[in-house]
Amino acid sequence: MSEAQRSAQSIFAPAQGLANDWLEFFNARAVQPAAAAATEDDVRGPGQLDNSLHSVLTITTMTLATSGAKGAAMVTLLLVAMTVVCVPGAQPRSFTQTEIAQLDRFVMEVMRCARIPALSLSLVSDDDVVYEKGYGTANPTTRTPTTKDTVFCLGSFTQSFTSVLLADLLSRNENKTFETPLRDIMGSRIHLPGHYRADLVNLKDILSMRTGLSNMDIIATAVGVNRYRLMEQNLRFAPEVTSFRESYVFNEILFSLVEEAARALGGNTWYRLLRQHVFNRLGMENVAFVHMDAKENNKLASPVHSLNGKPVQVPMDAYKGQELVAAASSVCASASDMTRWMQFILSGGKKDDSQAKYSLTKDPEHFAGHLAPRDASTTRREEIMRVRRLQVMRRDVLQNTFQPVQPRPRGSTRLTGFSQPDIQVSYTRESNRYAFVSQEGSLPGYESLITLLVDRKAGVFTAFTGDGGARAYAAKTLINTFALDMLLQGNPWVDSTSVCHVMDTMTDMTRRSEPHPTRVSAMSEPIRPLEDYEGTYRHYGYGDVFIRRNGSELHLEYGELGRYILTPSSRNDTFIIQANSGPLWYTTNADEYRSKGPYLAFFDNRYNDPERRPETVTIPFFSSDIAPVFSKHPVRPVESEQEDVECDACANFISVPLILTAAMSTMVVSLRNHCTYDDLKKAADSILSKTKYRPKIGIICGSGLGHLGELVEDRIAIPYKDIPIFPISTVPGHEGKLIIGTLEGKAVVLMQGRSHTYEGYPTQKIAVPVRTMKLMGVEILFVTNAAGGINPGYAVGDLMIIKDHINIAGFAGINPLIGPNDDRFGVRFPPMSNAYDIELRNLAKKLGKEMGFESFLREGVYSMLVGPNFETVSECLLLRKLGSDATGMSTVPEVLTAKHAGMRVFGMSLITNKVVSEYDSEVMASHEEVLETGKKRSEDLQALVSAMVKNLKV
Ligand SMILES: O=P(O)(O)O[C@H]1O[C@H](CO)[C@@H](O)[C@H]1O
Ligand code: HPA
Repeated sequence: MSEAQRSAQSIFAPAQGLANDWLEFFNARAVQPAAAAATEDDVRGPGQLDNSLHSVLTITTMTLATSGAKGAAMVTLLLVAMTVVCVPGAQPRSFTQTEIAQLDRFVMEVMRCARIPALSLSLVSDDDVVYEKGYGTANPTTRTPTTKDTVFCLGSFTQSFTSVLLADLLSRNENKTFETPLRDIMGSRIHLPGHYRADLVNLKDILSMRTGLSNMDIIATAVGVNRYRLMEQNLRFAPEVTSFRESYVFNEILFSLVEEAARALGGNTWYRLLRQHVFNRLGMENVAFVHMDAKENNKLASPVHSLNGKPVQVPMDAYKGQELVAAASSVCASASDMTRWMQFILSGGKKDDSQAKYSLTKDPEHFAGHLAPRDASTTRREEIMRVRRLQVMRRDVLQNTFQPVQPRPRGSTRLTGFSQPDIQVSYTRESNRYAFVSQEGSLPGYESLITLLVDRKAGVFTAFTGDGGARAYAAKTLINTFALDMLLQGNPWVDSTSVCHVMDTMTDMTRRSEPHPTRVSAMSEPIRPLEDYEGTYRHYGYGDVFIRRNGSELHLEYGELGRYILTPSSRNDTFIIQANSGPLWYTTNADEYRSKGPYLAFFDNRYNDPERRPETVTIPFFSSDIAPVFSKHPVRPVESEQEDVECDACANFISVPLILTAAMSTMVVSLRNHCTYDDLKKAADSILSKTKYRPKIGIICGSGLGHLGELVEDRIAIPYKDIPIFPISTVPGHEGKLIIGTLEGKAVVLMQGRSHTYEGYPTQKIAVPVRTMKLMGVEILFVTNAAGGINPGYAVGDLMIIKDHINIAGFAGINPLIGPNDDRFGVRFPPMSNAYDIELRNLAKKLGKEMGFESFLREGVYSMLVGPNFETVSECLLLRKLGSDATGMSTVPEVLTAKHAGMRVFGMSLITNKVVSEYDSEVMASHEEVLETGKKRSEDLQALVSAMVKNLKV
């Protein structure tokens, strides 16, 4: 050992000894390391460790600072990313005996320090199996050694199988994709909270966890809720953590919907389809499902957890509840199965079939597309024809599962990759060198991690039994990292002499990054009699918890399995929860869980009055994000209604019922009113295909102001009714034609007439023409309107350059940008402080002056009310107080949409009438007057707009 190695090693404290019970597990270990000993030079050592570890830990710290509870997973991913990219130009290959010994030693050292009873490993390179091995004892009772065929339950890794199954099912179905709304696949109503979600949610949203709904998985483990009840009753009350499609929010319970979708697409249960379409095809022979047949599988490694430092077997009954989240977490498989899976993924849908013998006559499907042209010499070999690589799934089908939800910003230091994971294996990162795919899984008693370097066709799979948590993350990460480095002939920066110390460091760092547990200590007496806490407490999403006194103890019951004792604590009305019996003991008792601090239940009453009995109980450990509050007198949350009317994504007319209550305003809009980017692009392309012009200037003409269209030369006019996604104008004075040609020599696209919210269009629909213009290439938008003059200094016929607007409609929740944000148009939160471009306003003033318009050219603030009624006197007075100079019923949605999409905007109002601002006035506003003024004064407006167009440098 070199001096550098020695000193680097001394940085770390010695590994801790193992408790006797755990040693027993290891004594029963059947598989010993390969005999060949490694030389000192083979052991890559702490010499390199120092620098690499330093950089890893620096990044780790950064990650933890920003990542919160998901820290451990990110550490894992970053570590793998860090280490696998440092291998320059190495070639995958098989291992020498020395290397095998080195790897074995490393794995067993990790097992020793992480107290892992059974572990399986599989390595694949260039589609070939490099190494498959089991270590330790799979079953301490029968002392069965672990082999490559020992079965481990994989937890969340199941999602990868589900994604591939769905890709395959969808490829057999012409009209359905990952983006088809689920309700169009399942043909039934989906009940989810929030506007739009139920209408829009698709497989991609659920698989990539972008629904924004809180994870209610506890339901699956504890309550005897069946799928029907879950879908009909509970899910609609799932708490919302973020808005729909805003960011990654871990949620597995929604995979119950995915299972139903698979059934609808494949006509069979999810698990049968999975066997049929994936496992059987790949020859994954040892697969079992944790809640069904795993316990009868004699190859299953016993799940083990530690309780008070001793290994305890997790009873298989504990997994009963996995049924509801089966598609997310129930598959168990062996390392040899996972070798096949890795080969399948890395080869783009092929299976290694070199060992199999098929008959051409009996198994023709095995040879489809694989046979050389037949001639006399091939016929004799047909009976034993071997096809080494068999394409079992089309490459493009498989690739669908790797499509990222959103492209990640290049060079971004933000970890958006983790909050917007890819569908299939959840996390894909483009490293400097290799595309990197990784997914880990955990269930009580089981851990797994798969890491694939897709470009290098190299992959490693590790699964083991034992405690989860930070140490398990570190253990599986380090094994995969080490194995990949070896496989690619890199320099592993950690070896068997240092790995335990590294693991300790990583574990500590992860734990430190986790929220600090609340400090409470157990007390013998609560502050009030136990009877005061008794009762049934309800949550509409989670169901009921029952609190009962049992002798001197207080018990909490939740569903079929959840039986907990509540111990009074040093904090008033706060109890420590511990599972007392039954298969769910691990949820609060196991060492891994307890290390996070005591699990608490907080009782409270709405008056915060110690004299009154508690009415609610909050149980944070039921959820990883929003602590559910169960109440004795629950208030049913307001549900957002979904429209029953079936109408197309871009239907032309949809009613907008508006429910306003004192507490909240709820706009009931079917999100199918939202046109997708693709719909809009299609419309834009189709319009452009009809003209040679590529306008950069767009103009929207207000009431009675459409004559500007007549000045457009060499024009074509397309009625809105011929552009299927456009809303049709229904108001007199709005022709409803899209005109394309030139104005003052500049290519323009001009809307002769617009649509308004008061016509019954959801305001999102008003955005459609503007977005279409954007996709046609428009950069500057002119909006004109007829407006009532509020400013007492204004006269009928004045022209008002719009300086700014007040979105009164927006105050009532009417805004075209409401709903999922498509980043291709613009950002979620667009600024509006320079809504009306200052340069364009200055240009208008300059030109207006030159044209002699000074006496009637104004600049002021426009406010939009929805209409269709004209304002009351009091409303006019209010608008005046707010700073409005003119008012109308349009323009603002268009401007918001244009600014969101990055366009420059110029707005101008023709003051067609003066608003009525005296209570005893007999004057009445009318649309006739509006149109009449338009007729008289629109020429000036047209002249000014034309002059501006002429002067623009586009
Ligand atoms: O805003 P534009 O479409 O110009 O029309 C204005 O005139 C109509 C009322 O007379 C309303 O539609 C109002 O918004
Ligand atoms: N009020 C609202 N909208 C209008 C008016 C008005 O007075 N005139 C033209 N559009």
